[in-house]
Amino acid sequence: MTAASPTQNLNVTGFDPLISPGGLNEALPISAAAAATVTRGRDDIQRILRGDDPRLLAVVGPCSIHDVDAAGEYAQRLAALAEEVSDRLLVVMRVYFEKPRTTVGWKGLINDPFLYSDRVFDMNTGIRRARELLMRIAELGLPAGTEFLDPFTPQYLDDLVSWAAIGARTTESQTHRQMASGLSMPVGFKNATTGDLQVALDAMKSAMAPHHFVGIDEEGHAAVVHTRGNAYGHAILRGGHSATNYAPEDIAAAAGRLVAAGLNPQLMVDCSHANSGKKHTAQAKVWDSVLAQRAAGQRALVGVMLESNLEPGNQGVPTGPNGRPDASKLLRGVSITDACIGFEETQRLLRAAQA
Ligand SMILES: O=C[C@H](O)[C@H](O)COP(=O)(O)O
Ligand SMILES: C=C(OP(=O)(O)O)C(=O)O
Repeated sequence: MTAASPTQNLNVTGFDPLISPGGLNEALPISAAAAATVTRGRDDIQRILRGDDPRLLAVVGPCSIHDVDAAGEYAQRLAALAEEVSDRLLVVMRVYFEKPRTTVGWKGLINDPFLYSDRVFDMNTGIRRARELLMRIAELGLPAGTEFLDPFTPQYLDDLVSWAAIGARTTESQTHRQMASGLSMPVGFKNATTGDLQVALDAMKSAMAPHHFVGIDEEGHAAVVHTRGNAYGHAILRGGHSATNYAPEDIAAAAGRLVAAGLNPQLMVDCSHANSGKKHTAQAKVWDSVLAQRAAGQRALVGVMLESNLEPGNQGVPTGPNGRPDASKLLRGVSITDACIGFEETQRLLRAAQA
């Protein structure tokens, strides 16, 4: 690698070419059926956020996608379940390809689709697999939601996504608020890992405004991006280091803070993460509380999130005979990041939601 200047890139070890957003979209153009699902999903979510649709938005799916075949099977089962409960829930599949790590770890399918094998960090394959899977899910008629972490990723996937999240570790980041201001779908902002909700409120205000920032265009060229602002930001309560934040008094306090800040009091509760102490077996308690609060008339609660997979729990990546992590020994349908509830429990919880 030739450095442009002797004082530049001293800690960069290389650059590899990445397909452009336009190149990927041309290879995998959105189908009419997929576009219809995305548009309907976004419209339905916007209606829920405006209070024009009484259903509860339920973002349900794996903590992370590492096996697209298992994710496709999950999507098929979830699509049937979504149809069954569609009079009371709008089910959106959680399809997370980018993982924000507390320190280091596997950063998701886009970053490293071959899971520590010799073929590491093949992001051209990762982004293609992500787009293929989103297309497959949309063609089932099931809307998808994802966390956008790398600010360039939306250019590759945004057209196939109906709902987006900005995570607890990035809600305070100006880069992510700017990105959210240009996203084509409603965006949920998590409270901080400390439990601080103010960062989500600030993010909603920031993302509502137009921004001008450095990004990439369709051709993958560096560009100045100009955005309109996103009117459909909302807060996600995921608990914090020392406390959960889904109890009736937490919801009332959060809704009050949104109103005081001049924002619409719409809240989603994340049943996982700090609200469950990362124990998948504790997600049902949070889910039940959300349903009970809605039944008691708490209409600020418009959304809920579950981390769910084909099978319950999670697993580490086993080590092969050469001492390296060996993804071929993974159990199918089990999370390799946070523990998830299994599909049977998912069915039971979703079916328990009242109209
Ligand atoms: O949802 C996933 C994790 O909670 C998040 O990526 C942080 O994970 P980590 O603390 O294991 O890095
Ligand atoms: C990383 C996630 O959550 P949080 O940002 O709340 O930690 C997630 O939902 O995958």
